[in-house]
Amino acid sequence: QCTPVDANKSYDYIVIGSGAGGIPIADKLSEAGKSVLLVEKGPLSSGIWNGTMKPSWLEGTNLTRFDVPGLFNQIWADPTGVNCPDLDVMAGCVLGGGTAVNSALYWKPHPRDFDLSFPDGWKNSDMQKHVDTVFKRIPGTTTPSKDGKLYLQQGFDAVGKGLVAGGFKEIIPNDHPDQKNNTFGHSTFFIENGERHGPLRTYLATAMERANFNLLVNTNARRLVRTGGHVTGVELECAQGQGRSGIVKVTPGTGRVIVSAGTMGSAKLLFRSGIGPKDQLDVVKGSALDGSTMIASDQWINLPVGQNLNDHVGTDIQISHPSIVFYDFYGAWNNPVKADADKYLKERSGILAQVAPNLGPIAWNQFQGPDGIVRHIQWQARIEGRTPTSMTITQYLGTGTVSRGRMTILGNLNTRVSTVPYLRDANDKAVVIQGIDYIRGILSKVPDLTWVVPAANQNTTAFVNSVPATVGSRGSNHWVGSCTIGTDDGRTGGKSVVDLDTKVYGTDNLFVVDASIFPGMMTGNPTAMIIAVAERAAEKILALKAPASRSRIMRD
Ligand SMILES: Cc1cc2nc3c(=O)[nH]c(=O)nc-3n(C[C@H](O)[C@H](O)[C@H](O)COP(=O)(O)OP(=O)(O)OC[C@H]3O[C@@H](n4cnc5c(N)ncnc54)[C@H](O)[C@@H]3O)c2cc1C
Repeated sequence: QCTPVDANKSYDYIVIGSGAGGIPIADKLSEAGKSVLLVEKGPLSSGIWNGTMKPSWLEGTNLTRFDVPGLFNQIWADPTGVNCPDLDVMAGCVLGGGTAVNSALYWKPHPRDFDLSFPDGWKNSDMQKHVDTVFKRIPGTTTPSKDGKLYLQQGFDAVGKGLVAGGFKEIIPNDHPDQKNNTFGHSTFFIENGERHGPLRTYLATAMERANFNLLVNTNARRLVRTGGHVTGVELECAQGQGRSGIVKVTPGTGRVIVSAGTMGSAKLLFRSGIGPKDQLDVVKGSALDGSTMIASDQWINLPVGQNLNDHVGTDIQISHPSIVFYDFYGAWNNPVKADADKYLKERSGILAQVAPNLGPIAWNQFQGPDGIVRHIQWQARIEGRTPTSMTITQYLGTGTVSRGRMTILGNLNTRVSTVPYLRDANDKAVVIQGIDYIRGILSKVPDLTWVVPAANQNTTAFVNSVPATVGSRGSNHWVGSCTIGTDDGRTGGKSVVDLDTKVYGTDNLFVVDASIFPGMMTGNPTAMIIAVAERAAEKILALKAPASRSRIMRD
């Protein structure tokens, strides 16, 4: 059912998007006593918030596909109603955003993840207290099954032994976030009691208890309503035939809007609101959907939204080892092994409490490129491949990458990655080759291991060159950067879209808080780091004085 918003109500803060950035910041702002409206375009997800999407064997329980770790891979089998159909990359458009659909891998950031690319005020020393807060609320675990056991670890053991023989040290990764050099460990997940945990179970739970916190789902933010650099409200429209429509206002004078719609979604919303490079705003102006209602061109704010785009550069290798045991997590959707389903339903234990497709080990190293920049590499293994004894290991090139891409908007208002960020720089490529060469050398010594990809006799450079630089072949779903934070104001030739308070340049009450503000790549999967950034942003935003108009109102 689609109903109009209450035109008489206004909010101190309207937060758009309920992902890794949006839920935590909405919680923090409501904790500070502000009235908050969190707007999410997708439907309910987790069972604890009355989500309903589930296979038949979960009927009669309060669990959904989003809660059961063994079903997380289902997004690749059938993303209908879960992914964002307006994007050309995979992302979750449900309550919780990526934190509802992702693999729940969860890492404390390496100090360099902040120190190398984030601006002053956002360095590791500034962020540490926020990281600590995040890990107090969401500790994470290396043993997701409630009984504390790890299941089907043959792949971990075979590769782990090889890594140790090759000089790697086994660690508990989040006990040593700064040790990302020749180390490996078990995957760490935001799972608790065998179910997906994370922001949906923590930040959203505390926010929901407050009378000053309000949540709308199935409601799309179409555009920001603004006069010059001041946003007065947000135009909403129903999604999936449900939700709310109409203009919802921020508190006159003092209200603020936080855009947390993800790296693609936040950029898209800014484009539709007349904020971005002229070529993109011209596309929106020329569109059938927005052309007649778009803000006048003399109000456009020219910022490099959509540029500085980045993602981990993925390179998949595949090995086979006779000890490896494949588990059919895909089959568990319709036809789970009865004993495994029972164990999960009764005890939240067993293989289905482990994230599909049995992720781990995760290993790290650092390599210096020919340009002198040290780059971080993460190898992430999973039991899946061409044969039942195969393991795929994705090599992520992270902190230190210099290649960047761009996302843009199309006439139908879908977005696309128009310049892929992968390996545009020769130094990035040199390190990818170095990393693959290194791990091949180590794993080749594992007894009985055979190479599936690349073939044992294929030269590493030729192999790396053979993997296309496309989202399909190299994408990692870790998009960052379209609304970069920094002091170099993008209106005057810099690359930054938001200032050090996460405020959009040229505006006085509009902020962006999500992965899109990351200036560069991080070492590991980004969720924990995004939540820490949201914690920091909440502190910064709450400390900001109200815009000048508010001071005038108060004096008059
Ligand atoms: C399949 C997959 C697996 C992943 N695995 C991992 C992992 O294991 N570990 C990890 O750390 N990271 C993982 N990631 C990445 C991680 O989930 C994302 O980096 C993170 O969720 C991004 O946070 P965000 O707040 O920027 O955006 P998101 O979490 O994407 O949230 C954006 C939200 O905004 C909503 N939205 C967008 N536009 C609008 C609008 N106009 N109006 C209203 N709402 C809107 C969306 O529906 C969405 O809910 C994975 C991602 C995917 C897709």
